[in-house]
Amino acid sequence: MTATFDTDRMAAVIYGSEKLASRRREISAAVSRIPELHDSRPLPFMDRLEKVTEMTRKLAALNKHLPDIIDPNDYEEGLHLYHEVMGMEGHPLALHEVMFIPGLIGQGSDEQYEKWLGRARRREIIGCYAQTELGHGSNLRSLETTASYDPSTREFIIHTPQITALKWWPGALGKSSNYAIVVANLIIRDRNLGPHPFMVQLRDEETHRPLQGITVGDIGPKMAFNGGDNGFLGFDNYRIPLGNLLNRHARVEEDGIYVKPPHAKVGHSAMIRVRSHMATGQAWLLAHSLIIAVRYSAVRRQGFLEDKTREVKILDYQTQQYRLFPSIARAYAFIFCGFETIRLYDQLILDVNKHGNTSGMADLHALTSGLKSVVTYQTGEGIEQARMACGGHGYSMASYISEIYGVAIGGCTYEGENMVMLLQLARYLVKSVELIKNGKSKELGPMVAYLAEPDTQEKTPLELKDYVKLFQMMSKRQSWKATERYLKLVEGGVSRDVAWNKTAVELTRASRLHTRLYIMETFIRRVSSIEDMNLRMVLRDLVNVHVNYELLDCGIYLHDVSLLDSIKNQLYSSLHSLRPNALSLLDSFQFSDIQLRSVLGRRDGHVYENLFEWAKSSPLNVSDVLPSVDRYLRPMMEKAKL
Ligand SMILES: CC/C=C\C/C=C\C/C=C\C/C=C/C(=O)SCCNC(=O)CCNC(=O)[C@H](O)C(C)(C)COP(=O)(O)OP(=O)(O)OC[C@H]1O[C@@H](n2cnc3c(N)ncnc32)[C@H](O)[C@@H]1OP(=O)(O)O
Ligand SMILES: Cc1cc2nc3c(=O)[nH]c(=O)nc-3n(C[C@H](O)[C@H](O)[C@H](O)COP(=O)(O)OP(=O)(O)OC[C@H]3O[C@@H](n4cnc5c(N)ncnc54)[C@H](O)[C@@H]3O)c2cc1C
Repeated sequence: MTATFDTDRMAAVIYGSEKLASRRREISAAVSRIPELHDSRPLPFMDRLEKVTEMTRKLAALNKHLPDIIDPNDYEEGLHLYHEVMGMEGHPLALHEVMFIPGLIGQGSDEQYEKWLGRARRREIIGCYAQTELGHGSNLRSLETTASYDPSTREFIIHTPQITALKWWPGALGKSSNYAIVVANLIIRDRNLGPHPFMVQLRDEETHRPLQGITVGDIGPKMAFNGGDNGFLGFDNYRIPLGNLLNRHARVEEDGIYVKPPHAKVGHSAMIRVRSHMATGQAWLLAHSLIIAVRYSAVRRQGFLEDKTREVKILDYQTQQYRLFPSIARAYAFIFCGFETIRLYDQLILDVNKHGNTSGMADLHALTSGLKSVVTYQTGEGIEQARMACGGHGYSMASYISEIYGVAIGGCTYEGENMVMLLQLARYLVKSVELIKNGKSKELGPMVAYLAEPDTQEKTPLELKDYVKLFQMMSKRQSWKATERYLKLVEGGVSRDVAWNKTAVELTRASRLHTRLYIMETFIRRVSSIEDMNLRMVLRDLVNVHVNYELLDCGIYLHDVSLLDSIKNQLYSSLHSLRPNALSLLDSFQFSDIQLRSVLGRRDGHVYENLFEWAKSSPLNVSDVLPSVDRYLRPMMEKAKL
């Protein structure tokens, strides 16, 4: 089926500019011509040590070829080159670019930029972000690692008081990094001033051996990300200079006087940055899995519809479209949300670092807390549906979808576990409803203004804006219902903490609905701004699928049952009208076969030949008879014959 739009022009929408979309194609082409940048053999056939070694080999090769392929100062080009060559399973520099450098930028002073930022950018040193501990990850107030100031030597003494204080999980901490931004409780004259970021050297720059007073290693295999190490880290009264407190916002003078930051949470910028980028990163992972599933569904024939002479393509089944197309819509919607949150983060960092203006922090924290939670969960759902839609071959590592799932679903946990972050957004919603109840609607932020709007009446036929209004009212009602449930308990004498916990499920439901409304409105706003009519038409089809699916998926309650039927009919007809463009909407992401790493999703569509070649290359097929058969099975069978 011929698409109704130009996929290169759609790629420019996805990546934000024709220039970047074009450079991505050039970079992919360059990589395809350099074999040492390719996986030396299929990653699924490697054990953990082989995989970590392979990633390190490719990283060194990438560093060598990088100046010939991209502009080293162009972040977007670098990101694509890394995705193309390094893939998604982790590597020694994975957290260096994503958290260590952004953490330095967000927390380091200009002097500290001089000392470390250039070295980090030139990759003279490798860093990570070490905050989570064996005993605590969500509750930062209870982190146990200490950094006690010694004015006599003008040093901080970093210490791990007990096993639960061991840093545990940080990416690239165990074996790759020789530096870390360590989050530790700042202690001055026995006063605990809470978590602060410290620059800590972990390993000798020449030998890469751990320094005296440092215990560090890998935490072992994980569900995914096994191409990289995650680490544990312990300190035994490890001394660092006063100048290693990253002090753009909070300072300690030589005599121990503490200068507090302009906002209690300004030290959390590295987390906010990752959360601000996660909508984009997750959208790409979702799109990876969908390209594989939709390409395969356009090739795989199974069963009959009207024509009994030839089996039908499984992509023509309505159930296949229903399990895949709403996720295509979400992938685009998440991309557009990502543009927003990245722009908001970049603005916030400028406001805070240049002007000390922290006024945007609360809104962005609330937005990214909800967005990372909803996006990661829905991405996981979508990838699982994509896997299942491919039947048995989806379950094979040849599809690579289970690896994509394992990487993506980690996002439900890292950067703040989803439940915890939904409750952070709920604090913001409850405060907003209380403002309205206290007659202060004028103080509401733009993202919550709808909470003060009167209910609208249901009516048919409906235009798109009416559907959005229906969703908006559903979200508003949930925020009000959860808030009033919480306040009723408090007014009844229950403590705020207990009342909060007794309302938590309803509060998280309000956060999800509020976030899904934001995603829907952002999607519609971005599509409406697209000038190319062909692009806008097909994206409107996606919007129609999205809005109708969201209303049904969120269990919209309507007095008028015929209205519910009209929403369902709109959804099914949107799925049907999307069918001719589904594959091109995903091809527009322009992921190469090298980056997809999926035998099932290869562009050539020769699924069966490719699967057979891949299977034959499995290590188990090196010999016709496995040594274990000779050693155990054959004697067992011989014995049974006696
Ligand atoms: C490019 C990216 C793409 C792909 C990623 C690829 C690879 C990355 C792989 C892994 C990286 C993973 C890294 C990590 O996981 S790093 C560790 C992450 N850890 C967390 O996120 C911890 C989560 N917990 C917290 O953030 C805090 O404990 C929490 C905010 C939940 C609670 O803090 P606290 O108890 O101190 O505050 P509260 O009492 O709840 O709230 C007080 C008040 O402060 C406001 N607040 C809290 N945080 C912030 C913030 N960051 N910014 C602004 N405001 C904040 C909060 O809303 C309250 O306000 P109010 O209601 O007005 O009192
Ligand atoms: C792939 C991966 C990479 C990571 N990379 C890093 C890194 O680079 N640097 C780093 O510092 N950390 C990293 N982490 C750690 C990650 O940030 C933590 O796992 C995360 O913050 C959750 O903390 P936790 O694991 O201690 O779970 P806990 O905080 O113990 O939470 C466990 C469960 O308890 C419940 N819960 C906890 N608190 C609440 C609450 N207040 N209300 C309701 N329910 C609650 C939730 O269901 C939660 O899932 C990584 C983790 C993973 C999986």
